[in-house]
Amino acid sequence: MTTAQPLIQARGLVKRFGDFTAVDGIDVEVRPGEAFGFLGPNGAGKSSTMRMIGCVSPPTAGELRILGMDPRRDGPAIRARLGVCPQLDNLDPELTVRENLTTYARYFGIPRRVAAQRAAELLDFVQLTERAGSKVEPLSGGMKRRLTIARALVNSPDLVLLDEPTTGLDPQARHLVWERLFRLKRQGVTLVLTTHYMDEAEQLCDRLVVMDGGRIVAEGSPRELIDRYSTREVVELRFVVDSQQDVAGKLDGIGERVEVLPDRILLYVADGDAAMAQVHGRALAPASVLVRRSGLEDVFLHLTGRTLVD
Ligand SMILES: Nc1ncnc2c1ncn2[C@@H]1O[C@H](COP(=O)(O)OP(=O)(O)OP(=O)(O)O)[C@@H](O)[C@H]1O
Repeated sequence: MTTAQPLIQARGLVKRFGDFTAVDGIDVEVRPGEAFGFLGPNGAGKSSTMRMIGCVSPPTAGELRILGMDPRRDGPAIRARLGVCPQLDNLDPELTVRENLTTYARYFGIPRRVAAQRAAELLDFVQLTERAGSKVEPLSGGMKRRLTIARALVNSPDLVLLDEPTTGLDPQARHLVWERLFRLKRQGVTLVLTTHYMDEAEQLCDRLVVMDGGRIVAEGSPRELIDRYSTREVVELRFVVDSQQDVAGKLDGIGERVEVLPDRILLYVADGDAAMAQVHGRALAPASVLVRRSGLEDVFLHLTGRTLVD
């Protein structure tokens, strides 16, 4: 197997704002063609990292190479080959949907005819052809996000950065955006994204890092992380009590680990049915029971002691 030159290489990367350290010495490597995720709660340092990678915020310390170049010196050359979809849509409300693409293309020196054709292809790709002539303002949140993604692709970038591409969208709009990202990935486009949505990250990302408090607390493929930090199955129990904590002690010794959340108790076990037999053997009668496979949310809870709920 050949190891291609990484598109992103960070060593000991740091971002400070005054005395506050938002990114605290992280090492990251992103390879061509992969979908790479930064996962973490609000304030973990994901956006700060993305902004350094996007060459809009200089690193305070550490080494960073994007497409083999140094953002401190080669920012414009790097940006020309990046596609960026920022957390907040910054489309031009004065322009039509199509013009948002063609005008952006001009920043990259793309000739008018080529830009027009590229815009048409991209509008088709994000399913906005019918809205090409409309202004941006009346578009739904999901449409705006899709247009922002299309705009990020105008310069046929080597690397696409997406900061929370589906946050704030309703489930259907989220699905549409996510489906487009899958398609890009299948086309071999390298994607780097941040997200709160564990289920999406689990399906889309080849590799990811979990960030907390500016540091990377785990790294691997979704499968590796789940195998390493969780059990095969999880039993979610809800009891009708003042506090789930009142019952938690009675579950000691069932499975590998017990997590007590405000509204439920999670039993980390190899076999959910066997665990339930033990629960019933202790004369406990939960009001609801759900046995499911472990996911990234469980990894996250184990690593940070917190759930990643919006
Ligand atoms: N320009 C800034 N000045 C001061 N502090 C900042 C600045 N930008 C970010 N921070 C702080 O750095 C920390 C990390 O922020 P960052 O936006 O990178 O986190 P995040 O993981 O992307 O979270 P979110 O999902 O909320 O964007 C936060 O505590 C934030 O308040």
